[in-house]
Amino acid sequence: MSTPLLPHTKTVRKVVDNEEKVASELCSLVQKLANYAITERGHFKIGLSGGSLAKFLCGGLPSIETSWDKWSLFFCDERLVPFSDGDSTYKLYKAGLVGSTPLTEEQFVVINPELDVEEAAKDYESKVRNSFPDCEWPKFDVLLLGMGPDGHTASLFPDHKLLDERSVWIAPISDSPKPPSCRVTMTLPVINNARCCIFAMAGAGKAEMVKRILGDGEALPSAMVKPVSGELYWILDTAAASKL
Ligand SMILES: O=C1O[C@H](COP(=O)(O)O)[C@@H](O)[C@H](O)[C@H]1O
Repeated sequence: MSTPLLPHTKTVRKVVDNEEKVASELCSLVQKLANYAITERGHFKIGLSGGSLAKFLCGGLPSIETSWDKWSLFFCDERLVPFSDGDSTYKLYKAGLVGSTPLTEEQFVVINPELDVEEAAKDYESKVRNSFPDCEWPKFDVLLLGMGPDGHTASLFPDHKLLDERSVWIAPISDSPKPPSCRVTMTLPVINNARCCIFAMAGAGKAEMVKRILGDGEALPSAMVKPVSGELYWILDTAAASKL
């Protein structure tokens, strides 16, 4: 067994100059983690988020060097809209990564937007379970997370009952405060069982919430991400870190 890339249960905060450097820092970290996972376990299982994170990844991942055929890509959350809709997170990644990298559509484990939200969550959970057989909770190699201006992450919103969900891997939400209202999301036990969680964000618009979470330690959803035996990264630009 080779030496682990990084010691477990550690939090790393990295502040870089600007949005471009957030993207390059994030993509180079993903490359290291992917290649380590592939060497150790033969595959790489990554969870993606939407919003600004998709822009960072679609810009930077096409330049990394990795065994792309060993990747499986999941979604930390997804909006229940057709794949042709501008709100679909899968649409962003398909447009940004299929064609510009050797990744194929089949490597993405997607929700079925034709189902109602309860059924879509169950269907997506069964797809995730197929990739993680015989375990109580799945162990993703990396979950990439964004943070909304209200402190939400994935589709886990402040004061929402889903923050208390401890029985299912994937939950439906039909009253998302941020449109679209119907989504599916990984639950906190799944997120916190990952080998590594990475938040990446840029811009002054994130600064107040970054301060409330990393500075003041307020109990908001993004602050509840604490991998139990994994690593936690916050990659910020100077604008996002300006109130720390
Ligand atoms: O709605 C969502 O928002 C968050 C944050 O997005 P951002 O554009 O403010 O970075 C995102 O992480 C999540 O996946 C998405 O569904």
